[in-house]
Amino acid sequence: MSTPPQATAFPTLRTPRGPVPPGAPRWNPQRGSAMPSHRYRPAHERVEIPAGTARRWPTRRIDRAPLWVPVDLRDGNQALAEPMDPARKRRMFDLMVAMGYKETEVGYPSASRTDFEFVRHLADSGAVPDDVTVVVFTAARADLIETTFASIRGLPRTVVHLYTATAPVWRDVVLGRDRRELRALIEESAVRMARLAERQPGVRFEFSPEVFNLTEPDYVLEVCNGLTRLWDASPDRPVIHNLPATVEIATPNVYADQIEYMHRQLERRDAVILSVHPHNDRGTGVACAELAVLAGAQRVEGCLFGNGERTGNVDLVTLALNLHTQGVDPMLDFSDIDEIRRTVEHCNRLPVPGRHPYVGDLVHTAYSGTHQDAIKKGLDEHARRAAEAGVPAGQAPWAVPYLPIDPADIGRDYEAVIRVNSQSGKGGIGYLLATHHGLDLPAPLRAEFSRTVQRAADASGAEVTAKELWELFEQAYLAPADGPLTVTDWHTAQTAPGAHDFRGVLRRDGRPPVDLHAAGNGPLSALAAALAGAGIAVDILDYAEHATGSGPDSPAVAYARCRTGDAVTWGAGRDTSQLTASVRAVLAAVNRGAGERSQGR
Ligand SMILES: CC(=O)SCCNC(=O)CCNC(=O)[C@H](O)C(C)(C)COP(=O)(O)OP(=O)(O)OC[C@H]1O[C@@H](n2cnc3c(N)ncnc32)[C@H](O)[C@@H]1OP(=O)(O)O
Ligand SMILES: CC(C)C(=O)C(=O)O
Ligand SMILES: [Mg+2]
Repeated sequence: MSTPPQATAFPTLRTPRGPVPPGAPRWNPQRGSAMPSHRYRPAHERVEIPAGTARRWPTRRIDRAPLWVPVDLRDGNQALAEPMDPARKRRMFDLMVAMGYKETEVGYPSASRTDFEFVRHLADSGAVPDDVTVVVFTAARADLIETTFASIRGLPRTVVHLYTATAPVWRDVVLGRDRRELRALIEESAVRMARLAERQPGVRFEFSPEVFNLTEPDYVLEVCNGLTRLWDASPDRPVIHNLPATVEIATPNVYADQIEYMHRQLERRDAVILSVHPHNDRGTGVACAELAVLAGAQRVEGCLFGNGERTGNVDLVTLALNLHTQGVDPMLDFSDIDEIRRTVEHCNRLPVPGRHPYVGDLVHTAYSGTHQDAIKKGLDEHARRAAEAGVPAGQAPWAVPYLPIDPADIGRDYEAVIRVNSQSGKGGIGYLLATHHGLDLPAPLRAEFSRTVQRAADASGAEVTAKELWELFEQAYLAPADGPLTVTDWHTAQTAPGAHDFRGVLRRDGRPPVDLHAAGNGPLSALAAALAGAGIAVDILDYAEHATGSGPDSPAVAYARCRTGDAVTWGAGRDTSQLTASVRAVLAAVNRGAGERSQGR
């Protein structure tokens, strides 16, 4: 009789309806899983989009870049264990400028001395180019607003960004104000900002109803429209209403509906820049931002590579490169994405993971055989089409399978595109041999060699580098030219058109040397005839050769498939002389055939 499952083998699981009995299946449709999902309320129960918001966003396309606003120096910075010091802040700011961002949130000047001093540094050092606007952030408190304005004195173009949470839980629990009282607090701060701005030219205003996505839409509308009027927004001095998904709580279509509702209801629409600020709690920050742009957003706040509180702000790099790969100019420079990544990693002291879209170490890499095959064919076809059209490869339309972006567009080379392990096939192995060693193996040899590589990769469980690939190839196909059978002191001569002589000395272990001499219609047929004369019958079944590089000194490589007795084997030779390479290829095949015979294969 079999032993019943031990109740102690698994931790006791509980479902909303009680504990799972020992030995019962972990999932049971009648009982539900052990997760207490009943504790959460779906987003649509928490915030209802008013009926009649006929959606237009689902059928729209994004055909131009929104205004991007990196908030790394404020929102990203407030999420770091070690907030940026002035040097790191400056480095990040310079990166933003170099990439082409025209508006950048540079800090929360009333929050810390470092932030205040950094804004003063920007004002005093002339680090802000004429076409760049800096944004500073403040809560709705008189002292904080005063400090904020003190920080920007002398800066010619600024946005002062006021925020207050507006959602019911925040109103009730955090701020202790009802709708009317909170609106009064916001407007009191807005009046103060307007007054301070009279003494500071070039200031524009931004307002964020924090947790917009959990706030009643009619209330946000009431507050935002009130500010549009209070700040007397006009097309030449528009107000920014920034609608954050401070904590992402719903599928992206819900956010899109919320944004479209605001887009269509906001007053003085041509005097309002509708901005979004998605976070990434559900991992759909990018989708939220994209759908929000379809729904009418004109400006997107986020962080490079998605730094920010909890799971981060929306990743501005992914958003921009998503546009690029749809044929829309992101209006930013990503031509050296690795340098951008290094700078961001340095400033944030956080690594960017290997699978991060566009920039991770592995995101342009294929290990799997069929993908490698498709990529190799795609790259060859791309090069062929570019040559046919007479344009540089970097300008030709891109349609390479499995690669949504040409790695060269963002400063990556093709080195990492194909890497080999036990999941790889002949296409990828051939690609690596070609790109790293100039070898273009005949198709049947490529297939045969890939089995050797597969065995090696399976045995080690590790990746096979291009160097190791070469060593395997050398050991399997090139080295056998040196024994046990060798031919030394050989030379060939053309005795008449189409008539060749081969002379040499055959050496085999333990046997006296044998002089070889025979004729044929080419040097290799003469060699085969000479070996036959010494009792070694060799049939050359296939032969190929090519140069391994473009210069006159680059070695040639030859491949020969020979029948020696019953064995049919490939051999390869590599030498600066094409003739030597070909003779070595035949000898390697013969020795490999002898090896196979001696192993009884
Ligand atoms: C979603 C976001 O990213 S919002 C930005 C959040 N960023 C940060 O908080 C980073 C920088 N912050 C700070 O350095 C500090 O919070 C400061 C300097 C701004 C204020 O510090 P303190 O005066 O110590 O207040 P504290 O940090 O405890 O904030 C809580 C208080 O602010 C109030 N508050 C919170 N948000 C706001 C707001 N937008 N406007 C006005 N008051 C606010 C709270 O109701 C609470 O008031 P209470 O003390 O009367 O209950
Ligand atoms: C824009 C501000 C308030 C913010 O960072 C957020 O709501 O996430
Ligand atoms: Mg935020």
